[in-house]
Amino acid sequence: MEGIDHLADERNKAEFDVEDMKIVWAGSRHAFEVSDRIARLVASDPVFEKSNRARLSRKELFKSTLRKCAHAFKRIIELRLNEEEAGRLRHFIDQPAYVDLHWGMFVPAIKGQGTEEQQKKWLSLANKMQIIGCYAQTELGHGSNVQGLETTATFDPKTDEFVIHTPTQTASKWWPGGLGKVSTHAVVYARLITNGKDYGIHGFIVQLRSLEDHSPLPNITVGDIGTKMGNGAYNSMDNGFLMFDHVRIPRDQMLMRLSKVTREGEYVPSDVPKQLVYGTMVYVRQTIVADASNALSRAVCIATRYSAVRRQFGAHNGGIETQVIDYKTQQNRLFPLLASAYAFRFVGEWLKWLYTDVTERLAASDFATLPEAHACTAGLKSLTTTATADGIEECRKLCGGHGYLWCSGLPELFAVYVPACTYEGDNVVLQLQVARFLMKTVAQLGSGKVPVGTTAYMGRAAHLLQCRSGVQKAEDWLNPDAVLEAFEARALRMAVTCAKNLSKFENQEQGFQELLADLVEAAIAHCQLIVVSKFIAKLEQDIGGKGVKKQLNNLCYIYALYLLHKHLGDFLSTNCITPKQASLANDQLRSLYTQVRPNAVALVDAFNYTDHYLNSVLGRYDGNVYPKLFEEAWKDPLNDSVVPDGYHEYLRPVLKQQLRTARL
Ligand SMILES: CC/C=C\C/C=C\C/C=C\C/C=C\C=C\C(=O)SCCNC(=O)CCNC(=O)[C@H](O)C(C)(C)COP(=O)(O)OP(=O)(O)OC[C@H]1O[C@@H](n2cnc3c(N)ncnc32)[C@H](O)[C@@H]1OP(=O)(O)O
Ligand SMILES: Cc1cc2nc3c(=O)[nH]c(=O)nc-3n(C[C@H](O)[C@H](O)[C@H](O)COP(=O)(O)OP(=O)(O)OC[C@H]3O[C@@H](n4cnc5c(N)ncnc54)[C@H](O)[C@@H]3O)c2cc1C
Repeated sequence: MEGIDHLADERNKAEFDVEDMKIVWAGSRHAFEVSDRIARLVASDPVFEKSNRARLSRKELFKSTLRKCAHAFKRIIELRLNEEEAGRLRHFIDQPAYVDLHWGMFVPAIKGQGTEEQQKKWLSLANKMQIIGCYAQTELGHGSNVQGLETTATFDPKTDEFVIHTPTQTASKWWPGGLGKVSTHAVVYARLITNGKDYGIHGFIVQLRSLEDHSPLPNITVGDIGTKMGNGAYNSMDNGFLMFDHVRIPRDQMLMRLSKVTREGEYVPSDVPKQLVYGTMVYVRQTIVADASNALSRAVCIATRYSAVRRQFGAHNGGIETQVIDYKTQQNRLFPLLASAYAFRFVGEWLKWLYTDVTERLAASDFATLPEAHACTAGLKSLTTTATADGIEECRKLCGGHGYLWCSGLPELFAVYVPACTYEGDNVVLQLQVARFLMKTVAQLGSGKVPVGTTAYMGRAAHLLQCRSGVQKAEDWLNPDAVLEAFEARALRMAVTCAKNLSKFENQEQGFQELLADLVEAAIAHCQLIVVSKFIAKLEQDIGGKGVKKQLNNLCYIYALYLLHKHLGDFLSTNCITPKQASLANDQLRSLYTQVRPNAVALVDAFNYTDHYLNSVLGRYDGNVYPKLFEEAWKDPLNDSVVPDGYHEYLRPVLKQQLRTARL
């Protein structure tokens, strides 16, 4: 059966040009060509083989990760890959590693918070990987509460140095990726103390290990925090702990682009918002949103192909059974996830634009859009990672029993992905940041300050607080204005209700704490509106290719109407729609599922994933699932011998009742 495309019939049904959709998914023809070339390069290189990593011990896995990283670096140099190509190479190698933190956080922290001089010195070393860095912020006792970090950096004017110290056990750095066994340096976040005064959290570059023999420098205790969830999975990463015992660093290793300490020990505050010290987190949250569509689309690709291969029930007179993808229940679970993958792709593109825009404004000392950028990156990071983690797990269930096998690719994908709901900010804590932003915006309504950007809809409060949806028939739910109005009215009404309830409290902070759960729901409603509106905006762009726009249109309204159905309580209780309109939305949703069905396999083909990247027997391009499941089973170490190890010691005595005889 090798060489046969078991999904050929599915592919022949497609009503659009997959090659054109590949370009839309990638973002541009150039991006597609780079991704395609690099994905094939990785897939064809035996060093990047990953099919056996669940069977490796932690030490073997870690060593093989070091090998892959070193080989990748060698290939980047040999092939003279540029930054974009090198990034794609790391992406397709698909193994969490210290390099993610080096390139993803250490380098951006220095770029964002270092002076020009500091950038020149440290980036030239980091870019050549002559030093390897990590981002050491979280402590054993404090993660979400950054202001509560305990590590101190006390200026000593006698020697012109900072003394970095871990005063308590809870002050130990705990979690930074790459710290445990690899990093030679770290950007350490600590409380800056000078002239006896605490000036809060600042970043410092600290060398941790010798560049000669890799041993920890004096007065530094460092190690790995231990095995994490799942076989293989995130265990290729050396998340670490770190303690300092009065470690001295030169004054110029404080990242001083924002605020400074002079030779005399005077603290010179920043003339820009102090929150810019959190800038690296804003940057990374934006990249995490872009990455959500990768992880979700991967799971959806596996579940969609397998749902087309898998057949259950429905056979008459010995005929073939029904493909499980034809069951409406399967479609109702799968197609919204397919639509979400596309939705997150486009909101990720938009967020990248927003981030670039705010960065340019900050460079020109325009800080006006910083709060919105913070709210959008925090809220969308939270929304997309929660939906993606849940979506991967749903895809596992969509694949029935075989989804639970490691070789389906889904258990490992879930275990690698699910911490995204926690790192770079716990998802609830982040939505509360959005809620604070919304409460401020609502409070300013009527003050003459016109809300802009993603809160512009709040400026139409007079209409949105009293409007009723005009939907009269199912097709009306394909009208972008009808959909947007319903989502805007729901988001605004939920925010305004929270604000009204808050105003009943004398102490606003106490009220905020009391209403936390409602505030999170209001924030989620606002973020869902952003995703829906950016998908609709994408449809307004000039999108070419046979049938492509039609498919995107279907997916956009599946995304929106599925959310409407899922959060029906919100829409009904805020009187944005009637039960009859909700029912019409469901009718429309079912009709959209029918339209997507013949295109489903082609829509996941458009992700252009290689079998190497998917690493899934169920998601194979050719759909040749069953023989490959057997092949994988035979490879399992338990099948190395017919009679298992331990038979003579522990099985035979039971079977022969020798244990019972001995006791009697
Ligand atoms: C291979 C994978 C591919 C792609 C992904 C790439 C990389 C990721 C890969 C792997 C992940 C590995 C690494 C993970 C790393 C980490 O986890 S690093 C640690 C991250 N830690 C956090 O995120 C901590 C979360 N906590 C916070 O961010 C803050 O403490 C807070 C919750 C926001 C609260 O801040 P604070 O205590 O200061 O309190 P407030 O009083 O609420 O805020 C004060 C004002 O500041 C504004 N604010 C807060 N944060 C920001 C910000 N980031 N930017 C701008 N402004 C900010 C806030 O709105 C308040 O404003 P005000 O109301 O006007 O006063
Ligand atoms: C795989 C992984 C990699 C990581 N990599 C790094 C790294 O490279 N560098 C680094 O510095 N850190 C890293 N971290 C740490 C990560 O950033 C923190 O774990 C994260 O910020 C959450 O903080 P926490 O662990 O303190 O959670 P906690 O804040 O203790 O959360 C526990 C619970 O309390 C709730 N909660 C907390 N505060 C509030 C509140 N104000 N209101 C309501 N509920 C609240 C949360 O919702 C959650 O349910 C990593 C973590 C993981 C899991």
